[in-house]
Amino acid sequence: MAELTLDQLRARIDAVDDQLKTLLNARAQLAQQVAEAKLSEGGEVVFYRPEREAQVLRRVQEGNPGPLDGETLAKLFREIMSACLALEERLKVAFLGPEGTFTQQAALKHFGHAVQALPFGTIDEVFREVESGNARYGVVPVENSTEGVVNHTLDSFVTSPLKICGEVELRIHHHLLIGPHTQESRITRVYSHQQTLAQCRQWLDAHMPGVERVAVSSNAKAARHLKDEWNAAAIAGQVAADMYGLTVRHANIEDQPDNTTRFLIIGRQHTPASGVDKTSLLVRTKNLPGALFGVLKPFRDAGVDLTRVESRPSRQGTWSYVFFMDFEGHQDDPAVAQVLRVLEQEALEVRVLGSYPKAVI
Ligand SMILES: O=C(O)C(=O)C[C@]1(C(=O)O)C=C[C@@H](O)C=C1
Repeated sequence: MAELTLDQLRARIDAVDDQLKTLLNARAQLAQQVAEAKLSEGGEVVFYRPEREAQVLRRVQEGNPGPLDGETLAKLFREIMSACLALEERLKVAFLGPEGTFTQQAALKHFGHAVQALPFGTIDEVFREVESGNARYGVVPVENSTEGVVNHTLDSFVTSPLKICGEVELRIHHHLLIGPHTQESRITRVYSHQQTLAQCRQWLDAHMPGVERVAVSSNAKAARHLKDEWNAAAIAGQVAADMYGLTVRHANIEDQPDNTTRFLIIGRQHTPASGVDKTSLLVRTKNLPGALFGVLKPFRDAGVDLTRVESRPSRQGTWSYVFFMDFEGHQDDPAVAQVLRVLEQEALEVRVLGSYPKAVI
């Protein structure tokens, strides 16, 4: 067959785009009908269904003939579903701000761009917004592969009734940013969040030994500082650089190349099983020797895969502890239900913080 000319190829692309347009609108109409079906069920209507979204994203990646790779397809479908969900309800999602933080990036990665993402200054405020119903969901960081857990997030679950309904993972790249009037040789201070400064410690020791490191409450705030200071630099991500019109002087300066942060989606709903799920648990133990062994053993006995255990002071009497445990499986799985039954006899308190789909993209 003779090769097609550029014009002929473009005419074919136009024809495919017309089909895509028809199909996307057909999908959107079905989502509108889904919304009506949910409304007719009565009760408190929940439009956002994390388990279904995870299934859709996994399904588009299965048996994908290419040439687009599975992750690229999933990201496109992420946005299509986000737009369809916005026809059902435009979600308000609170995130740990200000604008330009990695948490904002995580929120958009998880929900797509059709939600209304609202920045809040502290993790407490994000929890409060969701608890009060002002926002439907919240996004908060929970652990970093270099720096460990975000204690504040874990501690918030001790008193909050909120549930975890999802997780997002983000590869974190840090850049040294400067403003338009700054000469690198004149820099006397570098601003960033304390965790970011820690994640770039070796690079800073090697490349900016005499420069003062100033910890501020977020990387985005650090970037904002450069508006008024010419002898300063900030360490933050690309989103903050774009947002504040800064130049990336040195890219990817994080000490660990696979630096990843995990974020949690918090809400008020129970999430049914998606097929590939995780569960987070809070366990308060009696202050007795062997208490930790007692809460770990049921997992081994039932063959349930623990992925993380953190201990925190319980804030209820000295030397009593709460354990935060993550494991594979959903609370409705028989093996997990068995573990929970045993733990309830063993511990003072056992609370499922949520069963939720494992991050897909
Ligand atoms: O299946 C549903 O419950 C829908 O509302 C449809 C849909 C989608 O676009 O596929 C949209 C939003 C939900 O979070 C999950 C899926």
